[in-house]
Amino acid sequence: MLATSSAQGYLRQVNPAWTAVLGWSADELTGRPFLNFVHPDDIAITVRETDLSTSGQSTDGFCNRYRAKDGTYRWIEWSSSSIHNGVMYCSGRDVTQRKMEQELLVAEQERLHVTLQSIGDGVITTDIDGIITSINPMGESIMGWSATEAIGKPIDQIMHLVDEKARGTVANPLIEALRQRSTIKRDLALLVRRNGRDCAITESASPIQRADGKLLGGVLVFQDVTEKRKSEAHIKYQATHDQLTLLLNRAEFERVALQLFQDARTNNNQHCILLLDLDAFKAVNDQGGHMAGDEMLKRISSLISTKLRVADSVARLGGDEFGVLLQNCPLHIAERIAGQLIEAISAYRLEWEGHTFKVGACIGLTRIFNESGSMKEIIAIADAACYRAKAAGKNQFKIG
Ligand SMILES: Nc1nc2c(ncn2[C@@H]2O[C@H](COP(=O)(O)OP(=O)(O)OP(=O)(O)O)[C@@H](O)[C@H]2O)c(=O)[nH]1
Repeated sequence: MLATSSAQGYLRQVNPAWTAVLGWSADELTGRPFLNFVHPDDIAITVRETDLSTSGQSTDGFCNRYRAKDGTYRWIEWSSSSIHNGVMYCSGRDVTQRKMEQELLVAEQERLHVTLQSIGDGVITTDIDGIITSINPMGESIMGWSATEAIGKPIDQIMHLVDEKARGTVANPLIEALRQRSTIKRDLALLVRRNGRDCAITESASPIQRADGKLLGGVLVFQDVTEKRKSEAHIKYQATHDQLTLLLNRAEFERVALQLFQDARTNNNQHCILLLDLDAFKAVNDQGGHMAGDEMLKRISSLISTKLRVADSVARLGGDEFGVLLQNCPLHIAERIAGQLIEAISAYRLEWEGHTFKVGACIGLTRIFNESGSMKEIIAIADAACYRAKAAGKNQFKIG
């Protein structure tokens, strides 16, 4: 677009490109101040640029908006203007499309920036060598490092991840994702924060690649799931434990028993099961009240637990019945343990509101080995043995 104007800013001549771009005919433009066509927001800057130009300074790359005949505005970029004998010479071109694309890009970047600032996930980006290039506020808060401190450092140095169980250092998934050029998701690592405290996180790391496959860097998205893990663990504990005694409950006991049963079948190992029923427990309730009975159940539970190895399991199956699973235990050892349990329980005295209470115990004992029938049959055998012990005069065990 070429034009001449007077020093006062009146258009004198315009070439056909003006009509093509703005829709005005040459007659509609000439003789009128060009500022009449400039977008109101661009008038001040246009006046300034015009002053620069008339004083002989370059205005290359200056853009302003001109009103087209249909009422819309077009962006014009001015590449040169000069003044000669009171006549200003200008040349420009329509850059509306480019401007719109730039605005879209800026809006997109702004949206992305706002999203990253406000989302509840930690987001870290790195270059292809795993050097941090950005970290959002949630990432700063989870890790305890500010963006200014973290940017420019290797991600390994800032983000110390350890294995939840063994606590050995684990490789950062982002480094793996960059190496493998694929997304890596993990949810078992612990992040050791800057202050040394652990935080359970889930992570998803992906390489950032251009459409042609060229690697540009990586992005790691992670969440602090410490509270979620705690509540999951709490729910699991509630579902598998007896609330009064905190021993395993019946369902969990049966699950562990089944595991041992399968192990005996597959690996030819031998385990033992003990079903224990307190003797004369009802009297504690009747004479001391239900709370005394509860206390007795809790104390007996601890007593049983102290007599077992860590690998063994003890459960309250209901009322005053308990179950014990002795892992990898030959029968003669199980007999000895059954005898010790009976001895310890019958020797125990509960002091409650000035009264002393005692109970006894009967145990039915049997093996879980490769020739055992079903788990149901094994329990029935132990149950019947316990019944026989009761019938034989209490405070004793029988083998089934
Ligand atoms: N305090 C308390 N008592 C319970 C609980 N669950 C069951 N019981 C009571 O435990 C008693 C169990 O009954 P029994 O096994 O027949 O009582 P026992 O006196 O030990 O009988 P024997 O086994 O024949 O010696 C009943 O009185 C139940 O009410 C509980 O959670 N707390």
